[in-house]
Order: sequence, then C-alpha cells, then structure tokens
Amino acid sequence: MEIVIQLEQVSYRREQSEILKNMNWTVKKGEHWALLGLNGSGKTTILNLINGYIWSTLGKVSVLGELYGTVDVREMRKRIGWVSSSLQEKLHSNDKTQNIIISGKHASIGLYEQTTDQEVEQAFSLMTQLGCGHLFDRSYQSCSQGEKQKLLIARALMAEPRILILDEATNGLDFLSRESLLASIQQIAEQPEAPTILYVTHHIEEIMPVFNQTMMIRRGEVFRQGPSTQVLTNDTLSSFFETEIQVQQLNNRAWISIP
Ligand SMILES: Nc1ncnc2c1ncn2[C@@H]1O[C@H](COP(=O)(O)OP(=O)(O)OP(=O)(O)O)[C@@H](O)[C@H]1O
Repeated sequence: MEIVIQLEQVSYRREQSEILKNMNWTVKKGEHWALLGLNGSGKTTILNLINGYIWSTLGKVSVLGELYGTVDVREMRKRIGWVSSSLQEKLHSNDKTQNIIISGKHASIGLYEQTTDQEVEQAFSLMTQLGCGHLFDRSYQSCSQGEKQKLLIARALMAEPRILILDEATNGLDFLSRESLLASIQQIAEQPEAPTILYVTHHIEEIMPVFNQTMMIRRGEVFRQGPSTQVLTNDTLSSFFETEIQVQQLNNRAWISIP
C-alpha cells in the first residue's frame, strides 16, 4: 500500500508552547481525509509541516515517500495543491477565469507566459468538471464567492497535484453554494486518478461520504482518527466537544445537534 503522508511522533514547539504533541498519522493512497478541530487546535500547523513551511521540533515527516530534511521542499510543493481563503486575496482580480486557472500550472500569481490551446482546453474541461463552465472568459472579480472557490480548486488541479488540500473551502458561502461546492468536491474525489484530498473543516456535515477517514485534533493532539463512520458517533463527538452531541445520518453525512 502506497503511503502518501506519514507523520511519526511529530511535535512542534514555539517558545514555551507545544503546538503539536507526539502526532502519528498515516495517509494511504485511495484515502481522503477530513481534518476536524476547533480554532487553534493545530490544523494549519499540520498543513504547514506537510508543505514544508515549518519543520517539526521532533519526529519525522514524509510526503509522497520523501523524508523531509532530505528533499527540496519547493519541489514537493509543486505536487501539493493548497486552496485557502488567503489565496483568493492574492490573485489579480481583473484576470479572465481561464487565465486564473492556467496560472496554477506555473504556480504563479498572474500569467506571464503565452497560453497554449491545450492549456485553455484543459482549463475549460476543469471548469466543466466543477460545474462552472459557464464562467469561461468572465473576469475573476465578477464571480461570486462560491464560483471563485470552484475556480481556485480548478486552478489547483491544473498542476495535477498528488495531494489537494482544501482549507475551510466553504467559508463565506451560502447554503446552496456550499452544497454545490461539496457535490463538486465529492465528484472530483470519486475519479480514479484523483489526488489524495485533505479537507479541513469546522463543520461535521461537510464531511462528504468520499472522506472515508477523519482525524479529530484537539489542543495539538490527535483526539481520534480512523474511518469516518466509526469516528463521527454520539460518544466520540460528545467527548471531543466536551458537550453532549447527537448525530443523525442523512444522505451518508453526519449532522449534529445539541439535544
Ligand atoms: N509561530 C507560532 N508561535 C506561537 N504560537 C503559534 C505559532 N503558530 C501557531 N501558534 C499557535 O498554535 C495553535 C495552533 O494554531 P493553528 O493555526 O495550527 O490552529 P488551527 O487549528 O488551524 O486554527 P483555526 O481553525 O483557527 O485556523 C494556536 O494556539 C496558535 O496561536
């Protein structure tokens, strides 16, 4: 079984505080993971370790079979797509939607190279796949928040990454836009050549059926990890949130409430 990400006894300390504590995590090919944790629990720190923006204080981090510390992390980053809300602000808003997507191939902000017909076709095909083909040739700034998120996912996919990180992808979306985006993510993940997806969220109902594994992080530690159906239960979620939680399964998703 091919291992995509491995964290072995990883700790990360800054000043006096231990931000991640003895974390063990293995992501295998064919799995898609949801990362669940309250604000400040350590999710972004884990993503920064995987992208090689920070180094663990203790333990080993391997990504796509490469042990960090022995590889060029800039090369690794080309194989990892990371979609976060901070990216949205950095892009040039006057650019055409397809150029925003094609710029993902060069990992650049703005497009400085001549695009080929093949790249334009690929961008259009990704837009269609994400249900936003009608946005072709529009300016990025004229698109809604939900549409922009789909374009950013298409942009990340343009580089054909092996790992796709979706970091709070539904922030600021209304109910319908959110459901539309989640359906697109589910479709992408179902494709045989899909990258391994890490889906970071605060919202349990966003854990689509394709996210077959869930890691719950609390105060810098793995609280529980494993198959989503085994982890997203009344008992586990109640002790995770330290309050009584009731889970209802609807369309293969877990919806929670406080009884
Ligand atoms: N460089 C640093 N120096 C000191 N503390 C840090 C540093 N980086 C992160 N932290 C702290 O580590 C904890 C985990 O932060 P992190 O950003 O990983 O959380 P998160 O789970 O992504 O939170 P959120 O959901 O709010 O984005 C926080 O308390 C944060 O303040």
